[in-house]
Amino acid sequence: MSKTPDLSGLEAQEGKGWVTARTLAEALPYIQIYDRETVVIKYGGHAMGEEAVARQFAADVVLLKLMGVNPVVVHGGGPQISAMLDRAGVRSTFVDGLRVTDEATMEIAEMVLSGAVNKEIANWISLAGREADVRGVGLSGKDAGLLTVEKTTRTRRDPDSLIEHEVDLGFVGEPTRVDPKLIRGLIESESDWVPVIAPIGVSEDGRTFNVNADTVAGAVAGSLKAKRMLLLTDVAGVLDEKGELIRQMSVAEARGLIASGVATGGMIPKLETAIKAVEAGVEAVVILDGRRSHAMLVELFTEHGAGTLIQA
Ligand SMILES: Nc1ncnc2c1ncn2[C@@H]1O[C@H](COP(=O)(O)OP(=O)(O)O)[C@@H](O)[C@H]1O
Ligand SMILES: CC(=O)N[C@@H](CCC(=O)OP(=O)(O)O)C(=O)O
Repeated sequence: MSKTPDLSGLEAQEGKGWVTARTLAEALPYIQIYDRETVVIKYGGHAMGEEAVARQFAADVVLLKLMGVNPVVVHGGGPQISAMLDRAGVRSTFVDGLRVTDEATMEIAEMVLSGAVNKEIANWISLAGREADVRGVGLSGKDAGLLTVEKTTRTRRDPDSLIEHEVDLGFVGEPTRVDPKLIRGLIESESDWVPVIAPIGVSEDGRTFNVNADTVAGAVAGSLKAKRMLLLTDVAGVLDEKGELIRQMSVAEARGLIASGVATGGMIPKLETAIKAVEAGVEAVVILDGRRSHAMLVELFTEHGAGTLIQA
Protein backbone atom coordinates (compact mmCIF):
# COMPACT_ATOMS: atom_id res chain seq x y z
CA MET A 1 0.00 0.00 0.00
CA SER A 2 1.34 3.46 -0.87
CA LYS A 3 2.02 5.72 2.07
CA THR A 4 0.07 9.03 2.24
CA PRO A 5 2.60 11.86 2.02
CA ASP A 6 2.86 14.00 5.15
CA LEU A 7 1.46 17.36 4.08
CA SER A 8 0.99 18.88 7.53
CA GLY A 9 3.91 21.30 7.09
CA LEU A 10 2.66 22.37 3.66
CA GLU A 11 -0.92 22.74 4.94
CA ALA A 12 0.28 24.89 7.80
CA GLN A 13 2.11 27.07 5.31
CA GLU A 14 -0.87 27.27 2.99
CA GLY A 15 -3.09 28.00 5.97
CA LYS A 16 -0.96 31.03 6.76
CA GLY A 17 -1.39 32.24 3.19
CA TRP A 18 -5.18 31.99 3.46
CA VAL A 19 -5.16 33.92 6.73
CA THR A 20 -3.06 36.67 5.12
CA ALA A 21 -5.39 36.81 2.12
CA ARG A 22 -8.47 37.01 4.36
CA THR A 23 -6.87 39.81 6.40
CA LEU A 24 -6.13 41.75 3.22
CA ALA A 25 -9.67 41.25 1.91
CA GLU A 26 -11.17 42.40 5.22
CA ALA A 27 -9.08 45.57 5.01
CA LEU A 28 -10.71 46.63 1.70
CA PRO A 29 -13.35 49.00 3.20
CA TYR A 30 -10.68 50.74 5.30
CA ILE A 31 -8.24 50.98 2.39
CA GLN A 32 -10.98 52.86 0.52
CA ILE A 33 -11.71 55.16 3.48
CA TYR A 34 -8.06 56.28 3.60
CA ASP A 35 -7.44 56.34 -0.15
CA ARG A 36 -5.47 59.55 -0.93
CA GLU A 37 -6.16 60.88 2.56
CA THR A 38 -3.45 62.52 4.66
CA VAL A 39 -2.42 60.83 7.89
CA VAL A 40 0.03 62.72 10.10
CA ILE A 41 2.09 60.38 12.28
CA LYS A 42 3.91 61.69 15.36
CA TYR A 43 6.74 59.27 16.06
CA GLY A 44 8.03 59.88 19.60
CA GLY A 45 11.58 59.37 20.80
CA HIS A 46 10.41 56.70 23.26
CA ALA A 47 8.52 54.79 20.56
CA MET A 48 11.72 54.67 18.43
CA GLY A 49 13.38 52.29 20.87
CA GLU A 50 15.74 49.88 19.17
CA GLU A 51 16.81 50.15 15.54
CA ALA A 52 14.80 47.04 14.55
CA VAL A 53 11.60 48.68 15.90
CA ALA A 54 12.32 51.89 14.00
CA ARG A 55 12.97 49.96 10.79
CA GLN A 56 9.67 48.14 11.24
CA PHE A 57 7.97 51.53 11.65
CA ALA A 58 9.60 52.72 8.39
CA ALA A 59 8.39 49.60 6.56
CA ASP A 60 4.83 50.22 7.79
CA VAL A 61 5.01 53.83 6.56
CA VAL A 62 6.05 52.52 3.13
CA LEU A 63 3.16 50.05 3.16
CA LEU A 64 0.73 52.91 3.97
CA LYS A 65 2.08 54.91 1.03
CA LEU A 66 1.72 51.96 -1.33
CA MET A 67 -1.85 51.40 -0.09
CA GLY A 68 -2.79 54.90 -1.26
CA VAL A 69 -2.50 56.82 2.04
CA ASN A 70 -0.42 60.02 2.21
CA PRO A 71 1.64 59.63 5.40
CA VAL A 72 3.43 62.69 6.83
CA VAL A 73 5.85 61.86 9.66
CA VAL A 74 6.67 64.36 12.43
CA HIS A 75 9.26 62.94 14.80
CA GLY A 76 10.50 63.63 18.31
CA GLY A 77 13.79 62.59 19.84
CA GLY A 78 13.66 63.76 23.45
CA PRO A 79 15.61 60.78 24.88
CA GLN A 80 18.15 61.05 22.04
CA ILE A 81 18.72 64.78 22.79
CA SER A 82 19.11 63.99 26.51
CA ALA A 83 21.72 61.30 25.76
CA MET A 84 23.75 63.72 23.61
CA LEU A 85 23.49 66.51 26.21
CA ASP A 86 24.78 64.03 28.83
CA ARG A 87 27.76 63.19 26.63
CA ALA A 88 28.49 66.89 26.16
CA GLY A 89 28.13 67.50 29.92
CA VAL A 90 25.18 69.92 29.45
CA ARG A 91 22.50 69.65 32.14
CA SER A 92 18.86 69.65 31.04
CA THR A 93 15.71 70.59 32.96
CA PHE A 94 12.02 70.45 32.04
CA VAL A 95 9.08 72.73 32.88
CA ASP A 96 5.60 71.30 32.12
CA GLY A 97 7.22 68.65 29.91
CA LEU A 98 9.14 71.27 27.89
CA ARG A 99 12.94 71.26 27.80
CA VAL A 100 14.45 74.53 29.02
CA THR A 101 16.61 75.36 26.00
CA ASP A 102 19.60 77.70 26.29
CA GLU A 103 21.95 78.39 23.37
CA ALA A 104 24.16 75.31 23.93
CA THR A 105 21.11 73.06 24.34
CA MET A 106 19.53 74.50 21.17
CA GLU A 107 22.68 73.75 19.18
CA ILE A 108 22.73 70.12 20.32
CA ALA A 109 18.92 69.68 20.01
CA GLU A 110 19.03 70.88 16.40
CA MET A 111 21.99 68.63 15.59
CA VAL A 112 20.20 65.59 17.01
CA LEU A 113 16.71 66.34 15.65
CA SER A 114 17.42 67.81 12.18
CA GLY A 115 20.64 65.87 11.70
CA ALA A 116 20.80 62.41 13.19
CA VAL A 117 17.18 61.42 13.91
CA ASN A 118 15.56 63.11 10.92
CA LYS A 119 17.96 61.74 8.34
CA GLU A 120 17.92 58.25 9.86
CA ILE A 121 14.11 58.01 9.65
CA ALA A 122 14.07 59.40 6.09
CA ASN A 123 16.81 56.91 5.16
CA TRP A 124 15.00 53.94 6.69
CA ILE A 125 11.84 54.84 4.74
CA SER A 126 13.86 55.12 1.51
CA LEU A 127 15.56 51.77 2.20
CA ALA A 128 12.30 49.97 3.05
CA GLY A 129 10.64 51.46 -0.06
CA ARG A 130 13.47 51.27 -2.56
CA GLU A 131 11.92 48.53 -4.77
CA ALA A 132 8.86 50.72 -5.34
CA ASP A 133 10.70 54.06 -5.30
CA VAL A 134 9.04 55.26 -2.08
CA ARG A 135 11.40 57.88 -0.64
CA GLY A 136 11.63 59.59 2.75
CA VAL A 137 12.38 63.32 2.50
CA GLY A 138 13.91 64.77 5.68
CA LEU A 139 12.96 68.38 6.54
CA SER A 140 12.70 70.67 9.52
CA GLY A 141 10.44 73.64 10.18
CA LYS A 142 13.29 75.75 8.75
CA ASP A 143 12.70 74.45 5.21
CA ALA A 144 10.51 76.50 2.85
CA GLY A 145 9.12 78.58 5.73
CA LEU A 146 7.34 75.48 7.03
CA LEU A 147 7.08 76.39 10.73
CA THR A 148 6.99 79.90 12.20
CA VAL A 149 6.96 80.09 16.00
CA GLU A 150 6.88 82.56 18.85
CA LYS A 151 8.68 82.19 22.14
CA THR A 152 6.70 80.09 24.63
CA THR A 153 5.82 81.84 27.86
CA ARG A 154 5.03 80.08 31.12
CA THR A 155 4.11 81.61 34.45
CA ARG A 156 4.42 80.22 37.96
CA ARG A 157 2.75 81.34 41.18
CA ASP A 158 5.14 81.79 44.07
CA PRO A 159 3.72 79.57 46.91
CA ASP A 160 4.59 82.16 49.61
CA SER A 161 3.77 85.53 48.03
CA LEU A 162 1.20 84.07 45.54
CA ILE A 163 2.66 86.47 42.97
CA GLU A 164 2.82 85.12 39.41
CA HIS A 165 6.21 85.35 37.73
CA GLU A 166 7.41 84.41 34.30
CA VAL A 167 9.61 81.30 33.83
CA ASP A 168 12.12 81.72 31.01
CA LEU A 169 12.27 78.53 28.91
CA GLY A 170 14.87 79.99 26.55
CA PHE A 171 14.56 78.97 22.91
CA VAL A 172 11.29 77.04 23.24
CA GLY A 173 8.65 77.97 20.69
CA GLU A 174 4.91 77.60 19.97
CA PRO A 175 3.72 77.33 16.35
CA THR A 176 2.05 80.52 15.07
CA ARG A 177 1.97 79.63 11.37
CA VAL A 178 2.47 76.53 9.22
CA ASP A 179 3.07 77.00 5.51
CA PRO A 180 2.07 73.59 4.12
CA LYS A 181 2.92 74.34 0.44
CA LEU A 182 6.09 72.22 0.38
CA ILE A 183 4.39 69.30 2.18
CA ARG A 184 1.38 69.47 -0.16
CA GLY A 185 3.74 69.53 -3.15
CA LEU A 186 5.53 66.42 -1.88
CA ILE A 187 2.41 64.39 -1.08
CA GLU A 188 0.58 65.37 -4.26
CA SER A 189 3.61 64.68 -6.48
CA GLU A 190 3.64 61.75 -8.91
CA SER A 191 6.72 60.56 -7.00
CA ASP A 192 6.14 58.56 -3.82
CA TRP A 193 7.70 61.05 -1.40
CA VAL A 194 7.07 60.81 2.33
CA PRO A 195 7.82 64.05 4.24
CA VAL A 196 9.68 63.52 7.54
CA ILE A 197 9.64 66.67 9.71
CA ALA A 198 11.95 67.56 12.63
CA PRO A 199 10.35 69.76 15.35
CA ILE A 200 12.47 72.88 14.85
CA GLY A 201 10.87 76.25 14.12
CA VAL A 202 11.94 79.78 13.24
CA SER A 203 10.75 83.05 14.82
CA GLU A 204 9.67 86.03 12.68
CA ASP A 205 13.14 87.52 13.26
CA GLY A 206 14.87 84.34 12.07
CA ARG A 207 15.99 82.73 15.33
CA THR A 208 15.92 78.92 15.75
CA PHE A 209 13.54 77.39 18.33
CA ASN A 210 13.04 73.95 19.87
CA VAL A 211 9.37 72.87 19.71
CA ASN A 212 7.60 69.94 21.38
CA ALA A 213 7.07 67.35 18.64
CA ASP A 214 3.42 66.61 19.60
CA THR A 215 2.68 70.32 19.19
CA VAL A 216 4.34 70.41 15.76
CA ALA A 217 2.40 67.33 14.63
CA GLY A 218 -0.86 68.98 15.73
CA ALA A 219 -0.08 72.22 13.90
CA VAL A 220 0.95 70.37 10.71
CA ALA A 221 -2.11 68.07 10.84
CA GLY A 222 -4.40 71.08 11.36
CA SER A 223 -2.90 72.98 8.41
CA LEU A 224 -3.31 69.92 6.14
CA LYS A 225 -6.84 69.15 7.50
CA ALA A 226 -5.58 65.58 7.89
CA LYS A 227 -8.00 62.66 8.06
CA ARG A 228 -6.13 61.27 11.06
CA MET A 229 -3.30 62.23 13.35
CA LEU A 230 -1.63 59.26 15.06
CA LEU A 231 0.40 60.01 18.19
CA LEU A 232 2.70 57.01 18.69
CA THR A 233 3.90 56.75 22.27
CA ASP A 234 4.89 54.17 24.90
CA VAL A 235 1.48 53.36 26.45
CA ALA A 236 -1.49 51.47 24.97
CA GLY A 237 -3.46 54.74 24.80
CA VAL A 238 -5.21 56.99 27.32
CA LEU A 239 -5.98 55.11 30.53
CA ASP A 240 -8.93 55.86 32.83
CA GLU A 241 -8.78 56.18 36.64
CA LYS A 242 -8.77 52.36 36.93
CA GLY A 243 -5.89 52.08 34.51
CA GLU A 244 -8.10 50.68 31.75
CA LEU A 245 -7.75 51.71 28.12
CA ILE A 246 -10.32 54.26 26.91
CA ARG A 247 -11.12 53.27 23.31
CA GLN A 248 -12.93 56.42 22.24
CA MET A 249 -13.66 59.86 23.64
CA SER A 250 -14.93 63.28 22.68
CA VAL A 251 -12.94 66.50 22.90
CA ALA A 252 -15.06 67.45 25.94
CA GLU A 253 -14.19 64.14 27.66
CA ALA A 254 -10.49 64.71 26.87
CA ARG A 255 -10.73 68.11 28.60
CA GLY A 256 -12.39 66.38 31.57
CA LEU A 257 -9.50 63.91 31.92
CA ILE A 258 -7.01 66.78 32.18
CA ALA A 259 -9.19 68.72 34.64
CA SER A 260 -9.78 65.67 36.87
CA GLY A 261 -6.06 64.83 37.02
CA VAL A 262 -6.48 61.37 35.43
CA ALA A 263 -4.18 62.51 32.63
CA THR A 264 -0.83 63.71 33.99
CA GLY A 265 2.72 64.43 32.78
CA GLY A 266 3.37 63.87 29.08
CA MET A 267 -0.27 62.88 28.49
CA ILE A 268 -1.46 66.45 29.13
CA PRO A 269 0.30 68.06 26.11
CA LYS A 270 -0.79 65.07 24.00
CA LEU A 271 -4.47 65.57 24.87
CA GLU A 272 -4.18 69.36 24.48
CA THR A 273 -2.63 68.83 21.04
CA ALA A 274 -5.38 66.36 20.12
CA ILE A 275 -8.11 68.82 21.18
CA LYS A 276 -6.54 71.69 19.19
CA ALA A 277 -6.04 69.51 16.10
CA VAL A 278 -9.67 68.33 16.09
CA GLU A 279 -10.81 71.93 16.51
CA ALA A 280 -8.58 72.91 13.56
CA GLY A 281 -10.34 70.40 11.28
CA VAL A 282 -8.50 67.08 11.77
CA GLU A 283 -11.22 64.39 11.64
CA ALA A 284 -9.82 62.35 14.56
CA VAL A 285 -6.66 61.85 16.60
CA VAL A 286 -5.51 58.47 17.88
CA ILE A 287 -3.04 57.99 20.77
CA LEU A 288 -1.49 54.52 20.52
CA ASP A 289 1.50 52.37 21.46
CA GLY A 290 4.20 52.82 18.83
CA ARG A 291 6.34 50.04 20.32
CA ARG A 292 3.83 47.38 19.24
CA SER A 293 4.60 46.14 15.77
CA HIS A 294 2.13 47.20 13.09
CA ALA A 295 0.13 49.37 15.54
CA MET A 296 -0.62 51.90 12.77
CA LEU A 297 -1.90 49.17 10.44
CA VAL A 298 -4.15 47.74 13.16
CA GLU A 299 -5.51 51.24 13.84
CA LEU A 300 -6.21 52.20 10.24
CA PHE A 301 -7.16 48.92 8.60
CA THR A 302 -9.04 46.83 11.17
CA GLU A 303 -12.50 47.08 12.70
CA HIS A 304 -11.38 47.50 16.31
CA GLY A 305 -8.41 49.80 15.86
CA ALA A 306 -5.70 50.31 18.47
CA GLY A 307 -5.34 52.91 21.20
CA THR A 308 -7.65 55.83 22.03
CA LEU A 309 -9.59 57.72 19.35
CA ILE A 310 -10.45 61.37 20.06
CA GLN A 311 -12.95 63.24 17.90
CA ALA A 312 -15.38 66.12 18.10
N1 LIG B 1 -4.20 58.82 31.88
C1 LIG B 1 -3.05 58.44 31.30
N2 LIG B 1 -3.07 57.47 30.36
C2 LIG B 1 -1.91 57.07 29.74
N3 LIG B 1 -0.69 57.59 30.01
C3 LIG B 1 -0.60 58.58 30.91
C4 LIG B 1 -1.78 59.05 31.59
N4 LIG B 1 -1.39 60.04 32.43
C5 LIG B 1 -0.06 60.17 32.29
N5 LIG B 1 0.44 59.31 31.38
C6 LIG B 1 1.87 59.21 31.00
O1 LIG B 1 2.08 59.82 29.71
C7 LIG B 1 3.19 59.17 29.10
C8 LIG B 1 3.25 59.49 27.60
O2 LIG B 1 3.78 60.78 27.43
P1 LIG B 1 5.35 61.03 27.03
O3 LIG B 1 6.22 60.29 28.01
O4 LIG B 1 5.55 62.49 26.88
O5 LIG B 1 5.40 60.28 25.63
P2 LIG B 1 6.35 60.51 24.31
O6 LIG B 1 7.76 60.57 24.78
O7 LIG B 1 6.03 59.30 23.50
O8 LIG B 1 5.88 61.78 23.65
C9 LIG B 1 2.95 57.73 29.45
O9 LIG B 1 4.12 56.95 29.37
C10 LIG B 1 2.40 57.79 30.88
O10 LIG B 1 3.43 57.65 31.81
C1 LIG C 1 10.62 72.05 23.77
C2 LIG C 1 10.86 70.57 23.87
O1 LIG C 1 10.67 69.99 24.93
N1 LIG C 1 11.26 69.96 22.75
C3 LIG C 1 11.52 68.55 22.68
C4 LIG C 1 11.65 68.17 21.22
C5 LIG C 1 11.72 66.68 20.99
C6 LIG C 1 10.44 65.94 21.39
O2 LIG C 1 9.37 66.50 21.57
O3 LIG C 1 10.64 64.59 21.47
P1 LIG C 1 9.66 63.43 22.04
O4 LIG C 1 8.41 63.47 21.22
O5 LIG C 1 10.46 62.20 21.82
O6 LIG C 1 9.39 63.72 23.50
C7 LIG C 1 12.81 68.20 23.47
O7 LIG C 1 13.74 69.00 23.51
O8 LIG C 1 12.87 67.08 24.00
